[in-house]
Amino acid sequence: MNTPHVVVVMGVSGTGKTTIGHLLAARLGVPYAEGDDLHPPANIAKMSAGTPLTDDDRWPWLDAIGDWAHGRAGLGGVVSCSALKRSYRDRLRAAAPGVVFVHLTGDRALVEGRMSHRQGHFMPAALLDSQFATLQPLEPDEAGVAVDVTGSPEEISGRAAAALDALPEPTP
Ligand SMILES: Nc1ncnc2c1ncn2[C@@H]1O[C@H](COP(=O)(O)OP(=O)(O)OP(=O)(O)O)[C@@H](O)[C@H]1O
Ligand SMILES: O=C(O)[C@H](O)[C@@H](O)[C@H](O)[C@H](O)CO
Repeated sequence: MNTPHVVVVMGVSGTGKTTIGHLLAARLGVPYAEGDDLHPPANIAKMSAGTPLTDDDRWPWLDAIGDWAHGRAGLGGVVSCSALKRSYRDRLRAAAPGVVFVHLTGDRALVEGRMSHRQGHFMPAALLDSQFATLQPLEPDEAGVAVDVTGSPEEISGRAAAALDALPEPTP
């Protein structure tokens, strides 16, 4: 691979996007951006109160993530974003055409267990039902890989890096 990938680490809340995203960025030698930091404050307030976001809540957030990804085109970068629906990923691809996705996949019990041990995060585990209900996995025509989240963060980020390495060159 010559052109560095711009990677969106996607998946439901608690799958490890932040944890794996940091490690993957370090492996690839590119910057990491935390998608949660790009939410409008109203979205954080809504999720903290246990209310799922709507599409209209998510568009401005997706656009902020798309802007960041666009700015890293040709340079490489990793950003976390749940990117649960195909239409959200279409929006990101429209902003940053070469973007590739790493979908972190795990069953509900595993994810809920990890979330229940997490301290000081605004996202309540009660929102997991709506996260899984909203999730539309990557389709065959979408550039990206699915990576299972069993095992240690080092193992998962290693699997993600290897899977990305096997992808064809990104088209800018
Ligand atoms: N492979 C792993 N093994 C054990 N614990 C993990 C692993 N990956 C992540 N965790 C832990 O699980 C919790 C959720 O991980 P993390 O915050 O990275 O997920 P996230 O997808 O970014 O969540 P959110 O979307 O809600 O911000 C954290 O407490 C994290 O330390
Ligand atoms: O799309 C959404 O419902 C949300 O934006 C969330 O998924 C969060 O950003 C994050 O995953 C929680 O920390």
